[in-house]
Amino acid sequence: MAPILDIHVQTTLESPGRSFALDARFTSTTARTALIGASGSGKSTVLMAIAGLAPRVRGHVRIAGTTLLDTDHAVDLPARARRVGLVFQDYALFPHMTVEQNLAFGLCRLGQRPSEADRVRIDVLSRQFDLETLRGAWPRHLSGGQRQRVALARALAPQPHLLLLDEPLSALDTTLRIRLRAELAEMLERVQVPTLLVTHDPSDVEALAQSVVQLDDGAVRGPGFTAP
Ligand SMILES: Nc1ncnc2c1ncn2[C@@H]1O[C@H](COP(=O)(O)OP(=O)(O)OP(=O)(O)O)[C@@H](O)[C@H]1O
Repeated sequence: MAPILDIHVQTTLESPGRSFALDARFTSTTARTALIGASGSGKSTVLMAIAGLAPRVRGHVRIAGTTLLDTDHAVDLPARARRVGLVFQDYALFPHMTVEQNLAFGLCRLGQRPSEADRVRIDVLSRQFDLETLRGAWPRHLSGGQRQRVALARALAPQPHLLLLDEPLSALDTTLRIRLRAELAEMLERVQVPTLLVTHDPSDVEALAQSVVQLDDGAVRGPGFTAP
């Protein structure tokens, strides 16, 4: 059976006087994988490369047997066609859009109104993520936990094949982080979408991931471990 994640991404980031070479290769057979490593080791760049948002990436990205990138065979799907959901540390909700509009954003083509099917999907997600009473609310009026639920629901709206979470809990204070970690674990269990999670926090790894990949200066070191 194909691994859930089969990744080899190579790119060089360059700015005047500085360059960073990424050459990260790993596979994972678990539904939820943590990507760890020191600050600057290339974790976010790996996520961007998988999502199709990093420049000049070579290598391959296969998710449960589906190829998103294979530069040896001239396959390089654009970001929108990759069906990868992204959630950032600050959740990156659109401040000028209501909760419902944020959810619709991932579904509709730019400038188009949601179709009937989109509306049904938004209804389902609003129920699933307990957002029904918040559909008309603005992001600035939401709590940290509510924002996290909107960001996850928005990322999952187009039914992605893969969810990428970039330090989704690190902006929160300790009390909220503990509560939201438990909620996130429960949500990930429920939605059953393969997930790659960047984190610095061993408690996140323990609660949210079943295997670990460690990056060191742009490369994967060692085989990582798979939780029993
Ligand atoms: N345009 C660029 N030119 C040169 N180097 C860059 C450029 N953009 C990013 N980098 C460098 O690439 C490296 C990897 O960055 P990345 O954000 O992927 O690291 P990270 O592991 O996610 O870090 P953190 O944990 O601090 O978020 C860093 O050393 C960063 O300074």
